[in-house]
Amino acid sequence: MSLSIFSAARLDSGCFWKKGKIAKSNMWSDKQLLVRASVASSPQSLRFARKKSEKLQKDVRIAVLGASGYTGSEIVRLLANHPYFGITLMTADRKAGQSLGSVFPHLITQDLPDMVAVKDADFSEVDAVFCCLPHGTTQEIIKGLPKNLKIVDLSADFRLRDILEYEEWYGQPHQAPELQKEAVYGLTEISREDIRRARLVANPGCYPTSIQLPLVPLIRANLIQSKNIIIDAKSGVSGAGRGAKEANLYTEIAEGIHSYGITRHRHVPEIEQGLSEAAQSKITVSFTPHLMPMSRGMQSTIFVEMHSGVTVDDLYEQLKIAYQDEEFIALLGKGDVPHTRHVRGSNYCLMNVFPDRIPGRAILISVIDNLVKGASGQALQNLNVMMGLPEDMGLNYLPLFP
Ligand SMILES: NC(=O)C1=CN([C@@H]2O[C@H](COP(=O)(O)OP(=O)(O)OC[C@H]3O[C@@H](n4cnc5c(N)ncnc54)[C@H](OP(=O)(O)O)[C@@H]3O)[C@@H](O)[C@H]2O)C=CC1
Ligand SMILES: CC(=O)N[C@@H](CCC(=O)OP(=O)(O)O)C(=O)O
Repeated sequence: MSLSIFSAARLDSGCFWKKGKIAKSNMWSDKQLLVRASVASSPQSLRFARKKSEKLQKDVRIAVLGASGYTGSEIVRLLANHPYFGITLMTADRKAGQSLGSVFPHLITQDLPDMVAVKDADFSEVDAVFCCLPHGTTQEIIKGLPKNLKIVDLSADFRLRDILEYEEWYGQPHQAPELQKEAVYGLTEISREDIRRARLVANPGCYPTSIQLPLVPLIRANLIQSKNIIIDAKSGVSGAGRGAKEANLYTEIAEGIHSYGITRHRHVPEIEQGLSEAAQSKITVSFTPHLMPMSRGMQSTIFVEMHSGVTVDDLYEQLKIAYQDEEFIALLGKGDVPHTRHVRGSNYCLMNVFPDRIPGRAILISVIDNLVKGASGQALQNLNVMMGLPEDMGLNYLPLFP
């Protein structure tokens, strides 16, 4: 469904947009249906009314490719709260033919189609796609999709503008160079205007999201030096996906941490691409990721050198200016430390900046939930932007704490 038809349809039904926020007129009339049902009748009729109201409201038909994985199922969880996006198609590979509720019992209450193999998927009842598949396979699959679909791809396949760099870091030639030219890199707060016009958005990786959000405004404002940026990052295990791997067994992960991908993690070129664009000159970084014994969460601790005469207060003020109107980015009070446990299950990024003991240096800390702001939440934020909807639709989840 094109946006203009979509908007017109919603206008017909009585809702309208005002200053980027939704103004409620009779758009929640189906919610009134729910209230009537709850006053007058049994839990069954309430359940029926709820399903009916969902079907009435959900105008944009969504396919989730890879719904049986962690990011795919997280999209499904978030969409349960979205007033306009309704799922009409879900795919899986090994789990094709199964219901999502049988694969993820926490989603059993949702009224969803069974998952099918991608080769059997019918896209005729689909307007937009969240593609939550492994890199490598994704390019081939997206290449074969109808060209009218809006797509947010969560894999790394369309993130690197230079396909030779893709080949170098991902170990195989790019299979869809024409689509790569069309793709827009979707770090929402940084590239919102380009995302608005995009058909295919490459959703950023989780590490690059947590790293670019604090660094880009400071680099753009020329407050920090482009050399000697050192990034120490830590991820929860869900970052590695749900597929069974020996390295991700409980015994290999619990009661300790370890670094991996030292100097050669495939997010290096993605991080450097974003920072170099912000600086308009080549930036190279030292990046070391670590695996933490937790399911979700990501922290990036970033050591930077300030330009001569710049203070940590200047960095703080610049971040404040950059993000003061951003719903999902929160700069903490001076001296307060961001915790991953304070963003769990939410689309928020918390950040702060601290003076180092070494004069002229500063330490940035940012935290996100790798599955939400680092993947599915940002993907939904991007599709909202692509559809001209308020960016926070379906994303108003406060963090789950404790
Ligand atoms: N996990 C995270 O925190 C983040 C992940 N990403 C990226 O998002 C994508 C999905 O990640 P995640 O959800 O964690 O991965 P999972 O391993 O949890 O899920 C992968 C999904 O893809 C399906 N699949 C696997 N191989 C194929 C194939 N050859 N053809 C069709 N479908 C296939 C799987 O189906 P089945 O289970 O039925 O076999 C499953 O639904 C990846 O590219 C990942 O790098 C990006 C940011 C963060
Ligand atoms: C803990 C863990 O293994 N994390 C993954 C990154 C997850 C992610 O963002 O990967 P994509 O670039 O594929 O989207 C890794 O280090 O490869």
